[in-house]
Amino acid sequence: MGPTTLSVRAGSKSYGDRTVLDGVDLDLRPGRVLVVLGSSGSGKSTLLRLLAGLEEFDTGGLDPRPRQWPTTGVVFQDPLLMPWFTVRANAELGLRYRANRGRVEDTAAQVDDLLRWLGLAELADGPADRLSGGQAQRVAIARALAPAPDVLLLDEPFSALDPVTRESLQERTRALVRDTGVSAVLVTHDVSEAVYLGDEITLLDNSGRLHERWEGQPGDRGAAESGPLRSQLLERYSGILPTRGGG
Ligand SMILES: Nc1ncnc2c1ncn2[C@@H]1O[C@H](COP(=O)(O)OP(=O)(O)OP(=O)(O)O)[C@@H](O)[C@H]1O
Repeated sequence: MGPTTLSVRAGSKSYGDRTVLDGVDLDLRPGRVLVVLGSSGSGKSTLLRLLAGLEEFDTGGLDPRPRQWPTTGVVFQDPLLMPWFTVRANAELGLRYRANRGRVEDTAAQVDDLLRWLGLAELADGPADRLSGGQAQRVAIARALAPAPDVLLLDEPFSALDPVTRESLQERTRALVRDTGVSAVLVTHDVSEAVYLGDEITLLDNSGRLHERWEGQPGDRGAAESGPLRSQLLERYSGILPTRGGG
């Protein structure tokens, strides 16, 4: 299966008496997208915070325990840009922080490459507050990738976009993961998105358990909209969702 960037073994996390993650195992690999499909409140964002090292697992966790936490870039549903900065200055935010610690050289060239890949070169010197939703989210992706993180964490980054913009950004993201070799984790509740982007797909239920691993069919829009994997996932997904009315 190739090398892993990061592995979690038996990772569990609770808040009070609510078990959010229960014995989670996962492996991230370079240039691949792992999709975690789960309903609202199932613990998807909690999992990403744990992978980013912003919180700690109660038991289990990163295995083997690294001397240094893998570097991560995060893209949220909201691009969270600095409106008074230019597009380029927004994309450089993470680099400035790291460069101040003397770890990144030649930042301008890296950011220019990313902006070009994301179709933002002509907007680079303009203000960030005049961007469309899709353009702003592309800047957020550039900002996350600029420091060349080991792991790219995607927290429903496309769900606020219109369908056409969403599809185009899904395609660009897939290409960027391949080209940069970053290990990506996408959390989503959208089954079509999971099939389109996932090299591997897993389901998170509301008791915090991860279910089967499915080998994905990434890059196939037809399969994402109406293929057999989508049908299998939908059936399994509806089977693990909580019954309404607590029954
Ligand atoms: N810091 C916290 N303290 C207490 N409870 C928390 C905390 N963070 C998350 N939770 C609870 O953990 C559960 C999972 O939350 P999380 O935000 O990870 O879900 P999610 O799958 O990302 O949901 P959504 O798709 O709605 O964003 C929820 O019941 C939430 O209330």
